[in-house]
Amino acid sequence: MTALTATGLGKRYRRNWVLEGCSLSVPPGRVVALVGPNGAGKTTLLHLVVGLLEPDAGSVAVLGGAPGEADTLRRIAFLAQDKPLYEGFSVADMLRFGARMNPRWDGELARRRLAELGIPLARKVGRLSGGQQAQVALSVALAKRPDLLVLDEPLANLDPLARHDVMRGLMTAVAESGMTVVLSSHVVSDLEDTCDWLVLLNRGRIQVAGDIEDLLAEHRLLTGPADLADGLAARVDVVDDSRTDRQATLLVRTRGERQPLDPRWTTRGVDLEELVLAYLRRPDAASLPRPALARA
Ligand SMILES: Nc1ncnc2c1ncn2[C@@H]1O[C@H](COP(=O)(O)OP(=O)(O)OP(=O)(O)O)[C@@H](O)[C@H]1O
Repeated sequence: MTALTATGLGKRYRRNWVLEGCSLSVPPGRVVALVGPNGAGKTTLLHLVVGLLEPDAGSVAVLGGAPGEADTLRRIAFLAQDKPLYEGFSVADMLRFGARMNPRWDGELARRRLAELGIPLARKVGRLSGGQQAQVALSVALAKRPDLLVLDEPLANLDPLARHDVMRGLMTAVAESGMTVVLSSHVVSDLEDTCDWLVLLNRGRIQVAGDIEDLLAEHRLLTGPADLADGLAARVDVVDDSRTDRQATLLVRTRGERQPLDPRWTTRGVDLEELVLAYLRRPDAASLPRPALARA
């Protein structure tokens, strides 16, 4: 069973399709980075996943069921972009509220986390720092003991230290529970150490989806004389291509095969940020596991 499956998923507002033909399949236990520029459709996709929106085309299945079903909803925790906290509540009030709303509630987990972080239960949420508020929201989401945790920009507006702390807390929880996590972010470098699955959304379409280790292994950055670039580009899949008069730099997808290269090319691996930026610069390039499905 997959944790998340979308098939030809689409959403429109009036006549404007903001998501189209999105197909993906995420195995359970993965930590998914949902990445894309402003307006790409990340929030829309997450809202479809958690049942806040209905698709206008295709379908989505979550934990084997439909997103809006009561049984599925009990197993999902969603942290919206605008942190769903009540500023006039104390932290303890938030926990009491969570306990009332959630049958699988683990208050002890939330209290232990907050104590470790030094966040006082008696403090009003509105008087906590942005980083502390993010930690309270995450603690509430984790205390729900979800099988799928969906976080929309959990790191927005946090300083680098708070971002690091939130991600570390999240990773500890993932290691302890084995849940599936989907989180959207603009800051790819925050995700590199923690996420193991990438979904790159661009202009409402999924451009790249798959296991990050596999994706990194099959992409290379080649640098060499500009006059050799056209010949090489005819033989390999070029994702991104930048040239000066004398030098060409090509980010290519190798698909596993090892073709002999002219020794004047130097080659190296890419990191996640380079890979994401290369695809974003070329919206027509795609790296999808099953092209037939992706076109559905
Ligand atoms: N309720 C709505 N009515 C009309 N258009 C909408 C609505 N919600 C979103 N959109 C449009 O859908 C597109 C995708 O928006 P969405 O918020 O899903 O993108 P995003 O990738 O999350 O962006 P960001 O990174 O800026 O949060 C945008 O063009 C947005 O203007």
